[in-house]
Amino acid sequence: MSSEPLLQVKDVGIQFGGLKAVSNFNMEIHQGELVGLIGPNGAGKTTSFNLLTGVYSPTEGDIVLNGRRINGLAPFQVTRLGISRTFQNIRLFNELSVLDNVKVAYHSLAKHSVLSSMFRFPSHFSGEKEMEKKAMEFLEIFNLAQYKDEDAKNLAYGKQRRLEIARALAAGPQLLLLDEPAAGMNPQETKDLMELIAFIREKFNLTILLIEHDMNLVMGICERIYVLDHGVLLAEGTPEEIRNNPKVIEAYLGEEVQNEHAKG
Ligand SMILES: Nc1ncnc2c1ncn2[C@@H]1O[C@H](COP(=O)(O)OP(=O)(O)OP(=O)(O)O)[C@@H](O)[C@H]1O
Repeated sequence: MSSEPLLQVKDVGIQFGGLKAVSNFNMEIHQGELVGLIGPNGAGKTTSFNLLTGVYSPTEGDIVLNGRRINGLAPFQVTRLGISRTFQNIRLFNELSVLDNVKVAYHSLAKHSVLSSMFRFPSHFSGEKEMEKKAMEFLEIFNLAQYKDEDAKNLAYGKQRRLEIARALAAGPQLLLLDEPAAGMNPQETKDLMELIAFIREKFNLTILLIEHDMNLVMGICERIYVLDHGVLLAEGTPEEIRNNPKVIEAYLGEEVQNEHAKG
């Protein structure tokens, strides 16, 4: 493990009116780690992602990426610095093709200038071609290449989730944030997704932080887990430590296990 963490969250908090959605949150993630963020509904997990990606600016504390303070930056700036994400409620461009949904990620980072696009200079064409080639590579990895011309809205739910991850990856992140990637997936799709997450981490040398209620997925692939409850960090540790932590069982895992039984 390198000495300097890729991401440092230092005493971060945010308040909405009278509600402290997150307070005194501390987290360190090192390059290459796969880390889980869990907790009951309303615990502050998505709010934490919104803080990390510039959607919200913390009212307390600092967020540091690669040694650089990033709080207060706009989401597109945070993306350029190396953090990209997916959303709990899928946010694709429904009317665009599957291929264009991935190409959109490149457009925000594209090297060729707006001027060359307007006047269709040769550099525009080579840029566009290069983009298309790269976007297709992502679609191949995510087993979506055959749907490239379909409107995103016509994809089955599990495929839409995969497309969202492909788009987030196309932005070339160092740190990928996945907000409930297995939500709504059946057990086989979840198992395939776990393999895919492990695969892309290796292939793209990624660091991944994921929010997930599916405990098989979290415990199965994460090396460390942070647990939030009512906006406060309740515990941090290996899956084994978290599974056996009485505070976590009381606040969260007991409930999740009951839900699993109810489903089964
Ligand atoms: N923009 C906002 N304005 C006011 N309150 C907010 C805002 N965003 C989040 N909250 C509140 O902050 C708290 C934490 O919400 P958050 O969505 O982060 O929880 P979560 O852990 O992601 O929950 P879930 O598992 O249900 O997605 C909730 O009480 C929520 O209502």
